[in-house]
Amino acid sequence: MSGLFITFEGPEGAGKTSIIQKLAREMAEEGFPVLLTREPGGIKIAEQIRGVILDCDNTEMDARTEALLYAAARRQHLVERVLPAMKENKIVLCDRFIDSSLAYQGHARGIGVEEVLSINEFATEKQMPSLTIYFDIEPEEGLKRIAANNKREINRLDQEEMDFHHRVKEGYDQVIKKYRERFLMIDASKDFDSVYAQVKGELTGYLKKQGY
Ligand SMILES: Nc1ncnc2c1ncn2[C@@H]1O[C@H](COP(=O)(O)OP(=O)(O)OP(=O)(O)O)[C@@H](O)[C@H]1O
Ligand SMILES: Cc1cn([C@H]2C[C@H](O)[C@@H](COP(=O)(O)O)O2)c(=O)[nH]c1=O
Repeated sequence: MSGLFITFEGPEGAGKTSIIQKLAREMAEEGFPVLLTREPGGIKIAEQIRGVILDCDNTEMDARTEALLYAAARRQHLVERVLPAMKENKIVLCDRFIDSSLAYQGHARGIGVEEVLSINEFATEKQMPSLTIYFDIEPEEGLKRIAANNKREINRLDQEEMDFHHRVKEGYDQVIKKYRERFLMIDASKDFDSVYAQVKGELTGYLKKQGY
C-alpha cells in the first residue's frame, strides 16, 4: 500500500478541524496530493451512523453499542475512502480514528482499552495510521471554545459531564504511552496561528523524511 495515512486526535474543541481544514487547503495549493476526511463520517453510510451516535435524543445508547457503531462507521470509511485514496498515493488527513475509540469508549466509558482495540482490529484488519498528531489541551479549555462558537451544533458526547471529559484525556494519555513512536504532540492551548505553525512545521518535517 502506498500513500500516507495521518490522523489528528484530541479532546473536544482542541482545534483539530479548523487547523486541518487550513492545512489541507495550503498543502493542496503547494501541490501535495491531499485528501481530507473525518470520523465518524466522510462517506454516506458513515455519516448516517454518525447521525445516530451523536443524536442528543439517543441518551439510552449502551456503551458497547456506541463502540460497535463507531467501529462499523470506521470499517466502511476505511474501505470506501481511505484505502482507495492510499492506493492512489494520496496523503490522507483524517480528523479522528481508532485512538478516539480507545480513549472515549475504551477508557472514558469504562469498556477497557484492550476490549475496544480488539473490535477495532476486526474492523480495520489492523490498518493503523503512520503518524498521529495529538492536540493537547485541558478539557475545560476545549469546551470553553466550543461554547463560544455559536455555529457549532452541540452533540450527545459534548453533553457528557466534566468527569467524562477528564477520563477522555486520561484515556488519550494511556494510548499515547502505548503507541509513543506514532504520536507527535502539539500544544493546542496556544493561539490559532501558533498552533497552526507548530502543526505545519512538524508535518512538513515528517513529509520530508518520507521523501515528499
Ligand atoms: N488555537 C485556538 N484558540 C482559540 N480558539 C480556537 C483555536 N483553534 C480553534 N479554535 C476555535 O475553537 C472552536 C473548536 O475548534 P474545532 O472545531 O476546530 O475543534 P475540534 O478539535 O475539531 O473539536 P471537536 O473534536 O469537538 O469537533 C472553534 O470555534 C474554533 O474556531
Ligand atoms: C471517531 C470517534 C469519535 N468519538 C467522539 C468524539 C466526538 O465527541 C465525536 C465526534 O465529533 P467531532 O466534532 O467530529 O469531533 O465523537 C468517539 O467517541 N469515538 C470515536 O471512535
